[in-house]
Amino acid sequence: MSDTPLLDNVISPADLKQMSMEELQQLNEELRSDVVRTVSRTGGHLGASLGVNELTVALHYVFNSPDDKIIWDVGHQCYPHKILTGRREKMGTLRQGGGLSGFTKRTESEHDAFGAGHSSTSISAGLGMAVARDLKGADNHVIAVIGDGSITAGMAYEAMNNAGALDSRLIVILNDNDMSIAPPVGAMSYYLSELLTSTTLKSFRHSAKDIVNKLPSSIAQTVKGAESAARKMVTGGSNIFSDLGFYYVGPIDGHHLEHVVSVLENIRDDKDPGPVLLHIKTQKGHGYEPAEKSADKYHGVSKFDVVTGKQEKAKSNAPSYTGVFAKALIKEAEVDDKIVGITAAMPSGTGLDKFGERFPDRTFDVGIAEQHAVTFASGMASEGYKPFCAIYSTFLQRGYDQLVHDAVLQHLPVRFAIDRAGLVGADGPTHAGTFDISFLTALPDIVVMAPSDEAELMHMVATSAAIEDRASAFRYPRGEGNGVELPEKGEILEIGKGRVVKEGGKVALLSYGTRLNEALLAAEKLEALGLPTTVADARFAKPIDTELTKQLAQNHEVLITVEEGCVGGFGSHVMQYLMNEGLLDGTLKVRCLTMQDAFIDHGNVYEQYEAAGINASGMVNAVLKALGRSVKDAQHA
Ligand SMILES: Cc1ncc(C[n+]2csc(CCOP(=O)(O)OP(=O)(O)O)c2C)c(N)n1
Ligand SMILES: CC(=O)[C@@H](O)[C@H](O)COP(=O)(O)O
Ligand SMILES: [Mg+2]
Repeated sequence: MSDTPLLDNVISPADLKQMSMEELQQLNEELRSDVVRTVSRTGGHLGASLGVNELTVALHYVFNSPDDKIIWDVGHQCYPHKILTGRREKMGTLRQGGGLSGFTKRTESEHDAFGAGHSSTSISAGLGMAVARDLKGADNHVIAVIGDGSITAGMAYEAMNNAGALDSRLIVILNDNDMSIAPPVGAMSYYLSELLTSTTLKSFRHSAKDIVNKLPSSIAQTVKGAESAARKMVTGGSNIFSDLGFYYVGPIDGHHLEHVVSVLENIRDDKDPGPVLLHIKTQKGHGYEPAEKSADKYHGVSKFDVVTGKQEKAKSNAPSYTGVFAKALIKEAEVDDKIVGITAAMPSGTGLDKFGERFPDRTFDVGIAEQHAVTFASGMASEGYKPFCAIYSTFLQRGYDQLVHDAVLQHLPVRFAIDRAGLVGADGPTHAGTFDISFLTALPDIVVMAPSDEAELMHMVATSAAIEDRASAFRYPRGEGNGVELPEKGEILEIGKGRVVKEGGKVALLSYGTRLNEALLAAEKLEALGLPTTVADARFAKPIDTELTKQLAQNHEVLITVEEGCVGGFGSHVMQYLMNEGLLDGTLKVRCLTMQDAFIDHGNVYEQYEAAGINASGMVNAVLKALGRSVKDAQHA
């Protein structure tokens, strides 16, 4: 045991190579403490990172990153990897503007072989890299690390199906901690538990023997191609992975550093072709008691006290949109037994955990399976049920074809409750809800809404519940609402009708979604500059309120649309309507405020909106610019 901290001397993975096992053990402990200490100051995805501490040390000891490609699925467990790959000094900037990303990111380090944030991409990406390597005639290793939650998603099976039929050498490590964000669900999860409990954990000697005894190279040469059955016969094992054509190794204790190192060395040195799957059993939050003992294993934490594990609570002045959605849905479901709630592995994030407590039989967590969630909801809708599919905007991207083909095209009244719409702050571009307005409003025959506050959200839940002849969607942001008074129950809104919130004269601000408050602030500033301003709440992006739009266009000199989404969204629809109706007569100045046409890096969400120019000062600036007045006027107002 060295008295001097070993981690201080690790600048790159090369610094691990000469270490003895004893030193590696010490480094492993130092690394774990470092992760806990850093995340206690920044917040972030702690539990998953702690669970792969040993695996990370072993991978960087055995393999040669960046030549060997290590791919972390989701990327939320990559903090130990970041520390060992030269980013220790910057860990204090994790998830903050200008600082390190909370996920793997190719532009951040050559050791981040593949960027992530969304789950279940690692095996596909790894197989692509492995096949590219073979085509190039190179001999580096490719290792995909995927969790038991992430391996339930369809993409993982598409990739394994492909990999099992190829002779490309790919190492998949299944990090099985029996946790997703919530406890994992579904038959695959039972299957993995069964696989772990029915098989005793193997020591490295046993695992090494398995590897050495498997397909001899000579046989391998003769059974190239679709030889999964042959592989299974030779290895003798049979489980879903070996049936798919992988050499299954394990399960082994993923916290036994020496075993993990030895098994990885064996896998590395084995020259047989084809994919290998190493199954390791780990514990989410391992080695930090407060995490181990908590129900969510400290999946995502705010800043916390290292000694007690107590997390900082953000001061909240108002209920969150998620919480209001859950309450509104429960209210609707109390009087309508056809309402069901569907989540894709995000029960707490979407508020469906609350709905599930009240209606356990009407709540469905389908696992990390957004595509399936949408088609499953469509099936239920076709049988007269009223499914509310609560999915984060960014994850709904996964289910877009299903949304188009299975729900909207068939006029099935699936209700999409789209959470985390707009910028999300620390998670950054992989998680920002940027595109849903555009991709939804491109479709015919769907109702697309966005509330300007929590009360409006309740109305939209009620409106969605009442729409029986087509799909509908409403989007709302991460975080708390405005603290407005909430009605006992939501009211059904007239489809395609917005509302004027404040009458002005010269300028009109037409807001879609929760920028309405900022629009009201902007209006105050503009009035102070002598520009009477009308503020309207669009409520609907599909269909847009043409009457309101026409009236705003005809009675104002400047019309600004505002939305928390990308270019090509609500504003574009307004613009197209105005153009086609001949309402752009040369005197009207229309400007569309959207997010920038760029992926916006992680950071503080208020600063992100500031940078995008979709806050009060951005609106004032846009108006002044349209009128040819100096923006400095605004600063003095
Ligand atoms: C497509 C997609 N859907 C949902 C999520 C949200 N999500 C992030 S991590 C996670 C759980 C992953 O579980 P697992 O792979 O077992 O990793 P662990 O956290 O247990 O280490 C989920 C559902 C996501 N990142 N991507
Ligand atoms: C890694 C991941 O995808 C989730 O943990 C995500 O970070 C959750 O985001 P919220 O905190 O907005 O629920
Ligand atoms: Mg897991």
